Amino acid sequence: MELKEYPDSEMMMMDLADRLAGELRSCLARHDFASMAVPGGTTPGPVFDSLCGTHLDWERVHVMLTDERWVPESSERSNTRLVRQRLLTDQAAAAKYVPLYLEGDAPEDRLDEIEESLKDELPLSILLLGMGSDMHTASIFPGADRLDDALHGDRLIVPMRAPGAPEPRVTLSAKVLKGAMSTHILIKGQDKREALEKARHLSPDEAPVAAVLRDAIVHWAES
Ligand SMILES: O=C(O)[C@H](O)[C@@H](O)[C@H](O)[C@H](O)COP(=O)(O)O
Repeated sequence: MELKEYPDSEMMMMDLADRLAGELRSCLARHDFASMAVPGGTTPGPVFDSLCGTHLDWERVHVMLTDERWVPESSERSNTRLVRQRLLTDQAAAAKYVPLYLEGDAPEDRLDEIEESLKDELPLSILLLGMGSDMHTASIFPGADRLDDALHGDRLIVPMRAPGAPEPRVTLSAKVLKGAMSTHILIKGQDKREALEKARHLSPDEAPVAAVLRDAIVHWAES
């Protein structure tokens, strides 16, 4: 793991957006397309705001989420809504979006279709993850009902229900996350820094983020 500390979150967001743009460019120079998975939640918005205005061949960029809450796009809780509003806009409006949510009562109803659509996107060229102070990443939560499948199973995508998550979720599995060509984790605040230090000494079963730490660059700013 590499830890990159920034003087403030504004610099972190700009620097990370530049870095992701550089990685996308170099990937597109070598491959037909680049696949990039990004988190939802409250932290990554400013990275999206900066990245979406970057000039690159967005038509060959495939964007997906690392995890999604099982709610329609009209919900404030939808990560798709966040990505559409803040990343898939401006220059990046030309990117292809690969959804993890399809209309349906429960993730299980549409899981096979979602998994099928992911197959051609792997391995991920670029993975950007968030982390909670409970050490979850994507929607792989400690104590979740299908934690074992998500960490150790063969599926690409796993439905999740967890005490810390108000609605059912779907998450890319650890197998997919660990296969990414480049992994960045974006965290802010002292509580998450402490959670990160703790996770470094725990197993993924106790601290799911530990599953992806080895090859990751962690970007941190206190505020
Ligand atoms: O849907 C989600 O909530 C995310 O994809 C999730 O994995 C997120 O990255 C962490 O929970 C951190 O969330 P914050 O950035 O809001 O702290």
